[in-house]
Amino acid sequence: MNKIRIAIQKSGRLNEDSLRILKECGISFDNGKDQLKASSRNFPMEVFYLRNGDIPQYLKDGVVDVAIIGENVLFEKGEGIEFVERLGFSKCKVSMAIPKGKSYTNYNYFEGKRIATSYPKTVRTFLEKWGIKADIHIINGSVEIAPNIGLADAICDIVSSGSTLFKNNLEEVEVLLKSEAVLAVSPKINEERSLILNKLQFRIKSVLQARKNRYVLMNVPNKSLEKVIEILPGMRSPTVLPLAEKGWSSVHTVINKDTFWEVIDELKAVGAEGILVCPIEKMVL
Ligand SMILES: Nc1ncnc2c1ncn2[C@@H]1O[C@H](COP(=O)(O)OP(=O)(O)OP(=O)(O)O)[C@@H](O)[C@H]1O
Ligand SMILES: O=P(O)(O)OC[C@H]1O[C@H](OP(=O)(O)OP(=O)(O)O)[C@H](O)[C@@H]1O
Ligand SMILES: [Mg+2]
Repeated sequence: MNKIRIAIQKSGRLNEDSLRILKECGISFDNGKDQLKASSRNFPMEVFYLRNGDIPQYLKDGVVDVAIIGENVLFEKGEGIEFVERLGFSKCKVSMAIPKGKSYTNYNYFEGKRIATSYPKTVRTFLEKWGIKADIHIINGSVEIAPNIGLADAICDIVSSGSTLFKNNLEEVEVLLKSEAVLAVSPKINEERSLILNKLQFRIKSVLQARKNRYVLMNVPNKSLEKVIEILPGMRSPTVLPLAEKGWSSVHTVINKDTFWEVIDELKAVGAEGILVCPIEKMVL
């Protein structure tokens, strides 16, 4: 039987969340500690554990059909590879940074400078956009140290919390791109495996929707029902069930976790009580 071949990072920042999302999709397989390839027991899928930086080439060659990879790496090395889903984890930026205290007004700062980076194409694209000429020094890790050891005047690297820049006395001055983990697809995927991809995407969407929402139950005096229903931004309209106690109802609905606290405050203000909030495992729209 045909199986979809998915690449995920063997170890590193993307590994754990990539494994988690596939497991939450109900797909079981071995975790790659001792092997570089695992077959799922309950879904037509083979998992390849690879270096993140090598994955774009595997996608281009059609050695794997899909991959979980950072958008930043796709931009850098994955020309012509599309992604079909943003996965909501490993959010970061690829930014230019310079030593703290230097005066910076705009990109002209980089004219004639030495820039250390692991993302040469991303930097080149930025420099070419503004017609700036600079020297790009490619290094594979610990890029932030380069200005301190006299190797470069500026760097371009991943920024998340900003603490690595801070510790190295650097300041972010330009954000070249924003990134998160995505589900990328090989341009060579065949029709049969595209059908398996559709199934995988359907499951991923249900998991991501569920993560964004909470199931909420509350008791509401009937006289407040109309106001409560007005406040609730449910999937369709909330479920309202009578309580054993006369004059009261139980209201059930789904609320986006980002607007959740504001909505709860409003609900309490109009008389909702005993509010329960539960995680949702899957949400099929
Ligand atoms: N500090 C961070 N915060 C959030 N996401 C990050 C951070 N650092 C890296 N990432 C994201 O995770 C991806 C993998 O980063 P990681 O450092 O684990 O691997 P790598 O060393 O770039 O790759 P390889 O697997 O080839 O060794 C990056 O491409 C980026 O998308
Ligand atoms: O803004 P921050 O939250 O400090 O994150 C940014 C740092 O995280 C990544 O390094 P990582 O820890 O993955 O080490 P690596 O260079 O060995 O990949 C990246 O290369 C930055 O150095
Ligand atoms: Mg890293």
